[in-house]
Amino acid sequence: MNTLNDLAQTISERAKADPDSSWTAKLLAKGPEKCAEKFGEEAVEAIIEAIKDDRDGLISESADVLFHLLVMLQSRGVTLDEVLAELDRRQGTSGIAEKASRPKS
Ligand SMILES: N=c1c2ncn([C@@H]3O[C@H](COP(=O)(O)OP(=O)(O)OP(=O)(O)O)[C@@H](O)[C@H]3O)c2ncn1[C@@H]1O[C@H](COP(=O)(O)O)[C@@H](O)[C@H]1O
Repeated sequence: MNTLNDLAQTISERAKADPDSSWTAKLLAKGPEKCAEKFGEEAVEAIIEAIKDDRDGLISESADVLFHLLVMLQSRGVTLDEVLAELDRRQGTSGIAEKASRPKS
């Protein structure tokens, strides 16, 4: 998890960097909507690699997904720690049991 924490820290620092020298700064300067769009594109590219069963492609695209997820979170002022806290909160609760406990609509 250190890698993700380090990357989140770098992204947070790049928010103040020159968009001409940093991809992160360039993307953040375009606003949260563009960051979200880019995350969506990367997610689709990962989906395609998974469907193709291209292992190396899936690893590479998954790295893009994680990087662009962190940029999207930064663009909306959400920290990685907040997301990890939500995952911690869910630990030990089966997804099946959680779904069954939802109010019926
Ligand atoms: N992990 C990444 C990372 N992953 C992907 N990318 C960049 O994300 C961009 C998007 O890649 P794509 O090829 O999908 O996008 P694109 O160039 O628009 O291509 P198309 O959509 O046109 O095909 C590329 O410029 C990649 O280099 C990243 N850029 C930066 N990082 C990390 O962020 C740090 C800070 O980077 P800078 O902000 O650039 O200093 C780096 O040291 C890395 O640790």
